[in-house]
Amino acid sequence: MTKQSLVRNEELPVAVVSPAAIAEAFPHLSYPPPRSPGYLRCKRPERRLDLATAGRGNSWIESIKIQSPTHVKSSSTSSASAMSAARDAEYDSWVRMHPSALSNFEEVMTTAKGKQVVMFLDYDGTLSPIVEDPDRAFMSDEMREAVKEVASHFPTAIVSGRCTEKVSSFVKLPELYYAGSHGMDIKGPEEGTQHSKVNVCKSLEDIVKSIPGSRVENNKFCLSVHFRCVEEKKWNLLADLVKLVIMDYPKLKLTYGRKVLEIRPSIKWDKGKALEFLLESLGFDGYNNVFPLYIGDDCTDEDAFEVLRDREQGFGIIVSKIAKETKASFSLREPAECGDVNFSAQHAMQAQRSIAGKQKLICPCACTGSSTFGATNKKYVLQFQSHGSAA
Ligand SMILES: O=P(O)(O)OC[C@H]1O[C@H](O[C@H]2O[C@H](CO)[C@@H](O)[C@H](O)[C@H]2O)[C@H](O)[C@@H](O)[C@@H]1O
Repeated sequence: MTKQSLVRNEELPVAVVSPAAIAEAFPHLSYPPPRSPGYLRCKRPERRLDLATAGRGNSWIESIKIQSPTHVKSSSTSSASAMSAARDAEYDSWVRMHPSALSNFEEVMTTAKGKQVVMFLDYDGTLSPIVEDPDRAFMSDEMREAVKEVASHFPTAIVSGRCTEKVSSFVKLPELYYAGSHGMDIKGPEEGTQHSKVNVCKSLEDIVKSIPGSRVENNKFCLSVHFRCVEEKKWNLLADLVKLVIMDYPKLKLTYGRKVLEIRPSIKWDKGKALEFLLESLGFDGYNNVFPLYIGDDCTDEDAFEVLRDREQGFGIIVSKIAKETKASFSLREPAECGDVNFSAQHAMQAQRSIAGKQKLICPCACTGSSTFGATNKKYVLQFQSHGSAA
């Protein structure tokens, strides 16, 4: 077992940086975030599948492949390494526009200094790795501990496409707020939606039987039709069958995420609305000393990034290993880094309090390993020590 301490390194500069100074020193932190370079720029992806064009065009498939790439084995080693080098170069260029939230964590927290941080976390692909079986997308104990720690310092909400019951059974932290079905579990949908959904769910379950690998997941106010395990040549057929089913339900709309088709009520409700609703419900609306951080990986999280960007409040952080158009300001490569950010956020707040009180701080949480956060020319060094040794 280990314990850790957060100490101020006396040899390091301690200047308190104002947001204006940060904006000058770190142009990538300015709002709104700079646009991606031209070759990455595209119209905001229209995620809603248009029923009128059922069966025509593959643009949605291309978009899905970009959002959720599958690792393809190349027959030739040289072409595989050329493709990998091109992807790396594209990612390097993208990450300059959306810098790592981990490497820039001190700047993020400096901007948040004196404000009430509110943490919003997507589930799949953010807190849990993407896996083939949606019923087995478990989060690790380390991640749970990281989220628990951050929630002990800041109001924390899980915002998921899954139903509240399911996502909370995965997260297993009753102290959190949950916004399931893309936020619709916070506030119930209109009368009648439930009845339609039961019929649609049954019809969808009937059709997926004809497409091997596909499956329906009932997310209470939304339905997911998964096709991660369906061969690509059947994707269009599956989408057409799904479109046929929901054609009779004008109050439902069809959208898509990471190898998933999502059927939801046509009401204007998304993760951005859920974020606004939660901020308001928690009593944080209308205060400019509130600093929401929203971490997510999917195109559905873009609605929340957009809200933060439009409000010029807090930061959106995208979890992605590949370059993609986003409204987020920062990035993380994978869910594991999200745990590091959660830990860093609460450590940084503890550091601010500790330094204000001129006292050394011993973090209550148990972590393994050793690390620093921020670069060594920055203010704080996070020291991990063996249990019982001097701080
Ligand atoms: O908003 P989220 O919490 O990210 O939920 C969005 C969808 O996530 C789940 O599907 C995704 O993760 C699965 C497990 O890793 C993966 O198999 C699937 O391909 C992904 O799309 C969930 O099962 C869906 O119901 C959610 O709508």
